[in-house]
Amino acid sequence: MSKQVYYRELGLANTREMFQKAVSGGYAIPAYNFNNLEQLQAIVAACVETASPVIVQVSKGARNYANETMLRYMAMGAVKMAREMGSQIPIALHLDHGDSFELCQACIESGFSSVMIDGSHLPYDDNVALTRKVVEYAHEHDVTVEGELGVLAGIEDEVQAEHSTYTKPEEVEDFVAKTGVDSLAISIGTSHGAFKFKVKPGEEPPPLRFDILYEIEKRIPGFPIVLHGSSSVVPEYVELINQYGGKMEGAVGVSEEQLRKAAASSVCKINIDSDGRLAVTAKVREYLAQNPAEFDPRKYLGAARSELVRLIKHKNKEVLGSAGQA
Ligand SMILES: O=C(CO)COP(=O)(O)O
Ligand SMILES: O=C[C@H](O)COP(=O)(O)O
Ligand SMILES: [Zn+2]
Ligand SMILES: [Zn+2]
Repeated sequence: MSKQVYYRELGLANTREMFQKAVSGGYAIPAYNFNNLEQLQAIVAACVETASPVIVQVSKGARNYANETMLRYMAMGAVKMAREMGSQIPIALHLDHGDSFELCQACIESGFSSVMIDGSHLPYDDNVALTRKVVEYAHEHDVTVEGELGVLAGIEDEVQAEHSTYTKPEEVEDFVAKTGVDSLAISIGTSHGAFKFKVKPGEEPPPLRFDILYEIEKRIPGFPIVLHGSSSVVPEYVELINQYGGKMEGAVGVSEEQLRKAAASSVCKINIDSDGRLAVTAKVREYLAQNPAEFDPRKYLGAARSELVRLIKHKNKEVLGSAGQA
């Protein structure tokens, strides 16, 4: 059946078992993006301390920034670090927003245990065909695949209501059956980045479209659902950034309450990148403002890394519910 399973040599796990447990347990697996050493150290330390399964994910941007070979060996190092800490938490290495069969294939052959093929911008039948092709190849190597239906809206797209970008519940059964994907990313109002909603000062952002999520759940009961764009855009970080010379007025994200509600449903993977970026920027700005003579990067990056550990522990324990589940 299986051809070579490359990721086993790196000590990684695919997402199949993680998702089964998360869906039945009413929690979500955190998927944290990483581009550098300090981020990955913080993810491992925090997930080991909270005994949380974890997905570490790499975007195309991360591959360009850090070098794909370097990232792969960093992930292997992350597994070794966790084991040396005496922890057996499952760690998956996932390609975030893969945009071609060739990229997914290259990642599978270089040790990724999970890939996303994001055909959500394509016409439906093309999305099905591309996703199906990736699934066939990935499953030969016991790699799990995330597909996507519906387009994550930017704040500007949201206002042009002629064609809704939300996932159409009536398409999900057909998509899952035809492609054989292991999980499905959907669009219910989240978006990437630090400016997710346009709100006036003091106003709450609009709630996510739980009606669409529950309709999808009804059609594919127990099937693992993924939420992208799920940073809370932690207000304390935005305030620190603005206090120390930054300019991020109006930055706003998805509330923790909404994420808790999502994690309790069949949403079993929650993607968080921006909150980590904000934590690092806030702490580096603060550190350098308070220590103007310091020039050792270990000092300000160390401060940033400590904050990342705190943030990730908080997410695992208080928001996603993945703490203690490994
Ligand atoms: O979806 C994401 C990565 O794929 C990250 O979303 P955020 O920008 O909300 O952190
Ligand atoms: O979905 C996007 C992720 O946050 C990765 O972003 P990036 O492409 O800037 O690395
Ligand atoms: Zn997408
Ligand atoms: Zn995303």
